[in-house]
Amino acid sequence: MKHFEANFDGLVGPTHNYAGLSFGNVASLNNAAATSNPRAAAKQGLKKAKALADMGMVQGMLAPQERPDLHTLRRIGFSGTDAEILNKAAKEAPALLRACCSASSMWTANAATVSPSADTHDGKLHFTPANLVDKLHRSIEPETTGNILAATFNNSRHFAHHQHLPEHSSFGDEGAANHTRLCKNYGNAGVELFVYGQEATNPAAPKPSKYPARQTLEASQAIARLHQLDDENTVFISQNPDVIDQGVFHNDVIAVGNQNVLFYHEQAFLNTKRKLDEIKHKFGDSELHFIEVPTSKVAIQDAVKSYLFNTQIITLPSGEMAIIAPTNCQENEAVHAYLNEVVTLGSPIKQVNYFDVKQSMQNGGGPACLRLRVAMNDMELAAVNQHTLMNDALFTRLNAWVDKHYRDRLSVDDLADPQVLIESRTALDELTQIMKLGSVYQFQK
Ligand SMILES: NCCC[C@H](NC(=O)CCC(=O)O)C(=O)O
Repeated sequence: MKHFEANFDGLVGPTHNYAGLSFGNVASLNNAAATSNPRAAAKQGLKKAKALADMGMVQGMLAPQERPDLHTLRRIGFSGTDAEILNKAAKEAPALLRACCSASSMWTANAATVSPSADTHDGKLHFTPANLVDKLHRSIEPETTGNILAATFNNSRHFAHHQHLPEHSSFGDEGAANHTRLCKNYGNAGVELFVYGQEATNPAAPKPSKYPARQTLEASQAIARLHQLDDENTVFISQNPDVIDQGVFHNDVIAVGNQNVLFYHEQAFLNTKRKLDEIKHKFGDSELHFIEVPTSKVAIQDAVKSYLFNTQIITLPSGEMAIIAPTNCQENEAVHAYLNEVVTLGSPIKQVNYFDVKQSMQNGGGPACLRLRVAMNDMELAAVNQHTLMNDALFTRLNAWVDKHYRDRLSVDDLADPQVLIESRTALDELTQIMKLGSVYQFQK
C-alpha cells in the first residue's frame, strides 16, 4: 500500500475582499479597504495547486463558503428580501455585514485538524472542523466546513468526522495552522505537535498582551482525545507570546514541519530545548532534522512580512523535499538569502519553488494557509470524492468557471450590492455540480 500526503487547497470564493477583520494579523489590518481582485486570487490559488499536482503530488480542492452569509444576517435579526437585508445591514451595521462577506474559508489550514489513520486507535482518518471563535467573520465557518469535508471525504468506513469544539473562547481552535505532524514515512505512526497560545483554565500561564492568542491548550487536548491519539505520540507546545504580539497569529507563521524535518524560528516556542527533547524522544531512533532559524539571520518582522515559515514543505515523488514559498520571500533580502542557504544545509530540503499568491498574502494567508494536509494511503484516496481532485480537466474547468463568474475588482462597498449575492450563489451552485458535492450551502436547502 502506498502512503503519501495530499494537500487540499481552498478555492478562493467570489467575494474575496480586504475588510481588515483580523486584529493581530498585520497584513489584514494594513490592507483594510484596499480593492481586491477575486478572479486573480482564485487563479493564483489554482495555479499553485495545479503546479503541485504536476510535480506528482496528490492535490485536491475544497469548495469555498457561501458569502454574503444571509443565513447569519437573518439569525441576527435582519429580515425581508435578500436585497432588503443587505441594504439594512449596510446602513445599520456595516461592520457586521463585512464580517458576513469574507472569503476567509479559502485558508483551509484553518478549516480543520486532521489526524491520519496511522496515528489513531480506530485506524480511521479523523477530521475536526475548527471553531475559529476568536474572529467573528471566521466563527461562522465551521458548520459549512463540516458539510464540505463530509462531501469531500464521504466514506464512513475510512473517515471520522467530528463536530467542531464548543463555541467558547476556552476552546478557541484554529485547526491545522497550529498543528503539524512529524513521521518517518507517512504510513508510520507520527508525532503530532499541537501549538497553543494560552491556557484557558490557567490564568497564570504565559499569554500575549497586545494581540489575541487564538488557540488554547484545552482545545488542542480535546482534539487529541477526539482523534484517539496516544500520549506517547503527541506533544503540546506553548507558542512564544512575544511573537504573537509581533503578528504571529498562528503557529504556521513561524514554524512548519514535514516527515523528519521541523523548520522553525528560534523565537517560535517557549521552553524550546525541553520540547525538542520530548519530540526527539517520542520520534524514536531515526534521523530528525531540526532547522532552527536564528534571529540574527531572519528577524521576526521579516518572517511575518515574507511568510518564510508559511511555506509548504513537500516530499516529492523522488523522496527529496521542496519548499513552496510565496514570491514575497524573494523580495525580502534576508529571507531570500536564507532560502538560498537552506538547500545547502544537508537536510532533505533540496529546492525552493516560488509562487505568486499576493492576493491571499495581502490578507495574511501564504501557501501553507491555503492548504489542508491529509496524510493518507491509496485505499483512502480511492474513497475520496474524485471530483475534488486536481488534474488537467478540473484545472481547465475551474479556470473557466472563475472567468465566467468572478469579478476582477471588488471593494468593501460592493458587498452590499444584491447583484454580488446573485453572482456568488450562481457560481457556487454550479461549483457543487462540478465537484459533485450535493447541497452543502444554506441557500441550497
Ligand atoms: N491562515 C491565514 C488566515 C488569514 C485570515 N485572514 C483574514 O481573515 C482576513 C480577512 C479580512 O481582513 O478581510 C485570518 O486572520 O484568519
